[in-house]
Amino acid sequence: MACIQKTLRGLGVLRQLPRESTVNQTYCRYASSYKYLQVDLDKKTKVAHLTLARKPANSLNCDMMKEIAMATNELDQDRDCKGIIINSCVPNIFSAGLDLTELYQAKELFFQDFWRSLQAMFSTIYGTKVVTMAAIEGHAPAAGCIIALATDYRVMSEGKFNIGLNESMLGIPMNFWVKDAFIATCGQREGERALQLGQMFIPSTALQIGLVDEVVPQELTLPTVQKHMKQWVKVPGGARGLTKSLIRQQAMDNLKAKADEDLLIMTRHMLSQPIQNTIGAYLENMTKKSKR
Ligand SMILES: CCCCCCCCCCCC/C=C/CC(=O)SCCNC(=O)CCNC(=O)[C@H](O)C(C)(C)COP(=O)(O)OP(=O)(O)OC[C@H]1O[C@@H](n2cnc3c(N)ncnc32)[C@H](O)[C@@H]1OP(=O)(O)O
Repeated sequence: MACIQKTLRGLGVLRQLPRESTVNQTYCRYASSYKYLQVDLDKKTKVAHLTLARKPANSLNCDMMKEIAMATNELDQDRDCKGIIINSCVPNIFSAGLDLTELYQAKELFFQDFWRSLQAMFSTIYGTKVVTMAAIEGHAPAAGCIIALATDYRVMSEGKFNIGLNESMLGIPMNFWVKDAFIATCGQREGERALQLGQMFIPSTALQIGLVDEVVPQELTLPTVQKHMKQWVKVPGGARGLTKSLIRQQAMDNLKAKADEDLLIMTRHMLSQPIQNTIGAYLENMTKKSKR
């Protein structure tokens, strides 16, 4: 925990977190605290469901990313929480990635806040000592895939869904901590191929390359995650949590040490005219598509 708090402080996010939870000690103690999330902790099983709830596509705006970091941090500190399941209440979409409407023509100060919120969201999920799992019941492109990559176990639904990091295809270079998380999960060879090509994967291929751990029918996705979670939280938390930190510490330290550099590089890229043009064209296509 101290490690997450240090990182969040380094990323300039902790000061935005509430000092203490102001909500009641009830079954759903977190439920009313967030605008874009439902957070329910079952004190009996000690498992929380953190449900992404920003219709129509769970695109990640700056406030939603802050909320995800806050909720994860709060659960991480809660002695009654041993596991967090991240899922979505939007049918067929886990998350559509970053909210492109906020990135388009963003002012520099706003972009900096946005990017720090993305760094914080990732590092809070990646660095928590509690078990984290993703129930991916639909599309998970780009930053949607990043949320899943930050967890300990991923189950995806069968179907015509895509998951992956398509930035190269959009003319945007990958950044170091996303690349590291992908390679840590899928290995160097798959990383070299998938990230250079900006490949998106259907569930069965995502399973083959190790991007997800299991693919099941959609209605079994959440129950399958819940089944695995039940097993994982039985492992003594102290030893498991320390082992997890041991494995992830280096990546956490790297992100903390190079967060400012990442921000500088991404600000330069993302606010550049060519990339802004790409985002503008992408948004126009999405609007045309949904009008059809
Ligand atoms: C282009 C800039 C990329 C920046 C890259 C930076 C790279 C740095 C390194 C990596 C760090 C992490 C960065 C990640 C980058 C991103 O996350 S960029 C976002 C990438 N996301 C996508 O490419 C997905 C776009 N969306 C879709 O492909 C589809 O919407 C879907 C497959 C998710 C769902 O399809 P469908 O069910 O048919 O729904 P739609 O009608 O398409 O969408 C419904 C509704 O949602 C709006 N919407 C969808 N995605 C976004 C989004 N990302 N941002 C904002 N809004 C989105 C869409 O416009 C529709 O709105 P209306 O109903 O028309 O109002």
